[in-house]
Amino acid sequence: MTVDYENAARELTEARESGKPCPPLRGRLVPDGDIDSAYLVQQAQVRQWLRRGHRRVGAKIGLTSAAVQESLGVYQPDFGVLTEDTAVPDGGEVPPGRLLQPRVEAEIAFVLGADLPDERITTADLIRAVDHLLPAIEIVDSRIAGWDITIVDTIADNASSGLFVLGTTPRRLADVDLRLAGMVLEQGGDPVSVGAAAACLGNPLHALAWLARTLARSGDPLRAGDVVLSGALGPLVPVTPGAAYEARISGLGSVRTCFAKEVEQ
Ligand SMILES: O=C(O)C/C=C/C(=O)C(=O)O
Repeated sequence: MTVDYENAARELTEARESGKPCPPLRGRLVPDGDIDSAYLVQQAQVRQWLRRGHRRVGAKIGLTSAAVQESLGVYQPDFGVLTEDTAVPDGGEVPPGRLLQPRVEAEIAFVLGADLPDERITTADLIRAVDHLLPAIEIVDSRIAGWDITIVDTIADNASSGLFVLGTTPRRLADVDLRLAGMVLEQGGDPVSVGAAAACLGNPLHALAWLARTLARSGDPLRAGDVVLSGALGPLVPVTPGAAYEARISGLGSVRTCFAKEVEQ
């Protein structure tokens, strides 16, 4: 069976909105396992959201750390689109029923001060383009039942993007040792995920460079004002309903969120 990208996108949106996960899409993409086809499904979904009046505010990079790749059996980075309705204020509560099977992870957010239209970007170009950094919690979620995903399932499902929370104290890139920054993610005060920024492709700037080049090549480049989530700095943690999470990243400060008791797993 082949896949109609718009219908596959609608299936994922329906799962997102009904709270009922759908079966994996793999095996329905042509050719089987084709990453470009999976991004076409993702783009069809994003078009549906934009038609409904949502606003693109940036992008997330995923699958950048060995711990996450290992846990999902997926071994290359991917990306998804962030829209304004998926932003949660620092310290804010995720309302019940908003997500299907949430997991939390700590990340670094890059906020860009310049467009990045050229795929031949250098590290110096990238450093100039980053306006500031923020600590972030990404709440990933899969619309695919049981997180039974391959790379094409997660790409089609907007890289399993759910919600994101940004800290509120901006830091300059020059003031942070991006490779060595340590991270601890706590649940109710207990560490549940620890890591370092180097876990993200060796340096989160490498992840940003990968995305900048990939999107420049696609003709839909990163732009000034975009928020880019780097990818996880440590293992993903399944959400416990009613729990509070705080991520602290050295040099970047902290960011927190909590979940209503009734969140369904
Ligand atoms: O891509 C997935 O399905 C899971 C999400 C992973 C990340 O967002 C990440 O590795 O940072």
